[in-house]
Amino acid sequence: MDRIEEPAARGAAKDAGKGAAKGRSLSVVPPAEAAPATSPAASPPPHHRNPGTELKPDWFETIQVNLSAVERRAATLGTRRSVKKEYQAAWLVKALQCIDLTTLAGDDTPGRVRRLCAKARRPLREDIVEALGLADAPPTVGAVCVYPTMVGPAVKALEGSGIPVASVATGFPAGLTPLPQRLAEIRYAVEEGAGEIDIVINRAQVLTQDWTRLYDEVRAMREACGPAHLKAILGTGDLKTLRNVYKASMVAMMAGSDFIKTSTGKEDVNATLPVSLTMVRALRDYGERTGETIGFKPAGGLKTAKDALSWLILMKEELGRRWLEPDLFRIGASSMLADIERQLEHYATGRYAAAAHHALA
Ligand SMILES: O=C[C@H](O)COP(=O)(O)O
Repeated sequence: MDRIEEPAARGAAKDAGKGAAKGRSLSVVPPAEAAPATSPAASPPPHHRNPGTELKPDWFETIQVNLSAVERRAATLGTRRSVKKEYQAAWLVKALQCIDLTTLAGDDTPGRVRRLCAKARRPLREDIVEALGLADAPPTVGAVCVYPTMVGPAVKALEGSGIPVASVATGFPAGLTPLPQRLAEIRYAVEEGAGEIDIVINRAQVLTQDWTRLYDEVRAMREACGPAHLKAILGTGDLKTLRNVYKASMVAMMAGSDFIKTSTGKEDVNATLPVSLTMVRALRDYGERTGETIGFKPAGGLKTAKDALSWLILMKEELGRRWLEPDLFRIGASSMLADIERQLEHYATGRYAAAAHHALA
């Protein structure tokens, strides 16, 4: 495609808020198409790696992005849809299963990482899990995301849980250290046991439209990842235009990224719906050309259950139900889980506990 326009309403999520039960049913397993399945057992196996393609500038060079159409579409996503009651609970459990529970702070310690991992294993209080009818298969988060030197403690703390450890790498967050060091950092994190590597691209290469260098670097990073999945952080707040966001998304996927991710959480502007819409359209276009399914990860500044619902609706509307599973969708967040837990507690008990009663995260 060479233009991003507002599509005709697809109605894919129209079903989301309909027919919610009047009485409080505490099972959050809703009718088939109404909301995402919530049992971890329902998650499909991890999708195969994206082999990438050669660099094909003709797939993106003439792209035009209609900014007002993108903004209009993004604005209506949150308003046209309302997800109520037990459907909302099911969507929130799904969001929780897609969270990359993150700590990326200068004062991270192994102790903090271990506490985060305990929360990743049991993100919801036991009484809430029981009230939701999920005691047989309590949900866990999608992954724990940390700095490379914290991978070791995280891997140890998550042993036997099946929860992967994701490591940022390549001079996060700026990505401006020399390439050999960036590649060595990836190899270090993989050796420590990271199953997923969140690399940052060099934004200067986008701003100077140096697609060959960007492609070659991400290719080399993918090589360095070995079996670990590669998520490419575009740092979209630095990229100036949505056309650049589209182009950088395409080059990252051509170079073999398994996921494209919006932001580091450290830019002035992080995940937004218009940027995310542009990226998922690129992802869809890439899929139509190659048959590959690529994952998407919005990250940075996402804090509320409402944010989670907005992005789940975006995925379902634009890409379909398949992109509501953690192998193709993650939310990178250091402080969203507490609000999701709070909303689920309210659903289950009819009241809110004080925020201090929920573990931070
Ligand atoms: O990759 C994840 C982000 O760094 C998280 O950003 P956040 O701290 O704003 O949630």
